[in-house]
Formats: sequence, structure tokens, C-alpha cells
Amino acid sequence: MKMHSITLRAMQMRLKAPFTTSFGTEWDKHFILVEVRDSEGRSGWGESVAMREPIYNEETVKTNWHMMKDFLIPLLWQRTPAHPQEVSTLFQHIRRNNMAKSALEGAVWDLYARQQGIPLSQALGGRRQTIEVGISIGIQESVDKLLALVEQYVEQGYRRIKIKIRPGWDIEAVAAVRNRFPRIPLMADANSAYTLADLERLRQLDQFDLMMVEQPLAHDDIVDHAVLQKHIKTPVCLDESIHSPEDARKAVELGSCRIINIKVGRVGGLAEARRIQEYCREQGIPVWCGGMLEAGVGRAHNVAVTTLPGFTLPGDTAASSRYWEQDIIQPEVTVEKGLIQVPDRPGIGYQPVREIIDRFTLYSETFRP
Ligand SMILES: O=C(O)CCC(=O)c1ccccc1C(=O)O
Ligand SMILES: [Mg+2]
Repeated sequence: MKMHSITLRAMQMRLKAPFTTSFGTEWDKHFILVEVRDSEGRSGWGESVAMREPIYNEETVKTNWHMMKDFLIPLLWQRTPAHPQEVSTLFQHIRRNNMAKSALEGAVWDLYARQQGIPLSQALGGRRQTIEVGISIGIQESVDKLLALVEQYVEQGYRRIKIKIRPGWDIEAVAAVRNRFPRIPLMADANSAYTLADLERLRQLDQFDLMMVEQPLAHDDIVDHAVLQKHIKTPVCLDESIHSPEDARKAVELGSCRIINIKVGRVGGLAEARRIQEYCREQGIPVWCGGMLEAGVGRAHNVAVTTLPGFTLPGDTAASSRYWEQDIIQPEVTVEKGLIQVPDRPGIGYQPVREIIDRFTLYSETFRP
């Protein structure tokens, strides 16, 4: 694959509504957009899910910029990959910084699929034409507000409702939603807000027939989660704790979870996501695609990866309009009856729009071999 130049753009986009988790509230989405160009004028696009602050994981927009500029892009110039599959191997000796790796790798995958004239989903080996999606609802000011939102999203057809929990906003919130909507597929995401000292409280979740509880304990733990899973009936799903296929194997072998949330950025790219999905499929562990409030490019990558056979549960990839007044791609990602039609156009299948992108660009830099 010939690569002619790479442009990084630091972006800032206002969310329609602030999003609150146990680790904080986001009003604006800050992220890096990656564009890899070939000599025929085609572009492949990637999006880093690293946040402005290191509060979901240790990466940030600035550490990602540094990693890409000073280490990862030079590696791509040094040993140009023949296939996007080789990118994760090329980056392997660089420790962690998975979101930076993933943003570049994703752009290379998109470019490759466009060069081949095939959809990214097909390049990855995905076969689904539609994917099922759910929605993630942040912590609200009141239970009434939460119930109104759940009602709205259930009416829109989302296939699963996830609510964020933390100490002080957990059992009552879940109970209220479950009482009002006795049959909807429902789950809770704690973003690491608890410890084993909260075992009794977490055990109370068992009465609500949740599909799963996501990342209840520490972001870097798989040992305590195994203890927790032995004491509660609700399946534990790991998000923050899983960075690699090896992490997934260890967590499954220890019994730390029964479900895994795969975020392409957190695991270092599409090739690694595909490996985890494959391993989980062999083990009978369902996986689903998590979200990081992505703009259109990242959202499109999530749609593509969700077509792989191991992704058997609805993910967090909601419609563009749930987050943005105007997304940076055309068409935007739309959801009908809880389903997204997987595009059959080449590459990510949604076209990034330069004039919209320019409006949200804080600064940019272009690199050449
Ligand atoms: O709608 C989305 O993109 C998912 C939102 C979400 O749950 C989330 C958003 C930001 C950081 C972490 C998480 C999470 O899944 O834990
Ligand atoms: Mg999560």
C-alpha cells in the first residue's frame, strides 16, 4: 500500500447534551481525526477515541498526537504495510497507547478497502447487512428525567437500554426503569465506581433481570471481578479492563466476566478487535461493540466491526443525531427499529465532509515520508 501523506486534525465538537458517567461529565468531544492519502488522491479515515483528559484510561488527545507524530507515523514510513492487517504487528513493540495505534490503523483499513473498492465490513470478513444497536444513557439529574429518556429511546426502537450507575445513583435508578419497563433488555454500566466492599449492593442488582453489569470494579482489575462474578447472578461484562486478546483470555479463564465489550480503540485496532471476537466466539462468550461518543468516522468503524460473527449482542452505536446537531459524515448514521443498515459503499461507507470537518478543526498537521 502506497501512502503519500498523513494529516492529523485536533477536533472539538459540542455534544447535543452533556454526558455524565461515574468518572465525569463531557460537554464537548475532543478527538483526533486521521486522514491517510495515497498518490491517486484517495483518503482513508480514522478517529481516535482518546479523550481530552485521562479519566477513562491513561491516553489523551495530546498523548495520542505525540505517539502518532513521533513514533507510529515514522514506523509506517519505515515499513509500509502491504495489508492493513500488518499495522498492528508493526506497532507491537510500542507499549500500550492503543487508541493512538487504532486511529492510524483504522485509517489504513479504510484506505485499503477504498483501494479495493469494497466495504470495510467486507474487508474485515463481516457478513451482516444490518446490525442491532442499543443506547447508553448517562447519569441524570432525576429519576423522572431518566424515565423520560428511556421511554423516548424505547419508542425509537433501540434494542437495549444501558444506564450509567455510580454509588448514589444505582439501585433506585435501575429499579425505577425496570418497574416502568418490565420487559426491555436492560443493563447498567458502573465505569469502575465500586469495590468488593460494595458486594451486597451489587448483589441487589440480581433482582432486576439485567443482561449484564458492565465494569463494576477497578479499571485495571480482573481478579476481584472473578470474585464478584462468583457471588452475583447478573453476568459481569468487562470494558476498561480488556486491552488485548491476552487480557480477554485471562479474564475468561479466571471467570472474571461472561460478556466482553470490545472497543476498537481500547484494544489497539480492528485486527486486535477481530482476534478478541474470534477467541470469544470459540469460548461461547458473547461480545458487543462499545462506544466512546464517536463522531461519524469512529461511528462508521464501529458499524463495520459489528458485522463480525462474534458480535451477538446489541452495541452502543446509536444514531449520529443522538450526539450531534451535524455529524462530519454524509450520510449520517441512522437507526431504524434499532437497526443500522451496513453501507455497501467502499471503505467505511460514509463520506467525511471537509467543510464540516474544517469548522470543528482546532489545529492540524500533515506528515510526509
Ligand atoms: O454512546 C456511546 O458512545 C457509549 C457511551 C458510553 O457508555 C461511554 C462513553 C464514554 C466513555 C466510556 C463509555 C463506556 O462505555 O464506558
Ligand atoms: Mg463502559
